[in-house]
Amino acid sequence: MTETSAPSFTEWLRGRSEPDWTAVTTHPFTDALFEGLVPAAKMRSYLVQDFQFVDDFLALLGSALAKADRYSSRLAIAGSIGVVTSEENTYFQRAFDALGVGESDRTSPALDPATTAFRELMADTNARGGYAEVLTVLTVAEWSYLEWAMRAPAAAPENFVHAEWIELHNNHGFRRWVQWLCGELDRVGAALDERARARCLRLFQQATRCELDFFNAHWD
Ligand SMILES: Cc1ncc(CO)c(N)n1
Repeated sequence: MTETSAPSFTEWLRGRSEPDWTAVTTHPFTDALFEGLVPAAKMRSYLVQDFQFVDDFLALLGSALAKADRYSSRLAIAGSIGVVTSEENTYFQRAFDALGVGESDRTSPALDPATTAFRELMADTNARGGYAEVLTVLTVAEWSYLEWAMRAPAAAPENFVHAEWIELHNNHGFRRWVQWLCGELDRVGAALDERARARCLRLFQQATRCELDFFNAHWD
């Protein structure tokens, strides 16, 4: 009989975050996105809110950069900061142009409650968490986005606003980044005591719930 090996820390975190995890990664918003069928008004409100999410997410990446325990980890995190501030940022600007998003909605839109909740979770983790906690929240955001985007069929939707949002989250570099994040959280998690692991689990579950609420806020 073959023995099944113990799940990694990240697999354990994900498994304990069901059914929300699967609800995020198979969300009807993403199915509609694959077909190019998210109505423009919904895509617009989603991206306007997501740009605000990305602001705090970038701050959280900076927090990880500062809190990392070794140079090679800082290099990996810096690479991701490079992507968020270049390819991903220009995508937002081009998408906002295409969707007719005005200046105030780009810089200071009224925040949806789901956006506020997620921003607060990230700000708290940045202020109070150690490297493991920061990695936990980053991992939920990136891994859940990789998982839904990997379900995309080969044929991309015609509209670049839809197509490139998928492509940003299922390309080779993004896959490697998510693999790195999971491996890093497994490494750091192995050194944690039980209380710290429980703190990470709570954060993983909260962040997964935030992801679900975020999609639900732009879908009915
Ligand atoms: C809400 C949300 N979660 C995760 C990502 C990917 O970082 C994103 N762009 N937006």
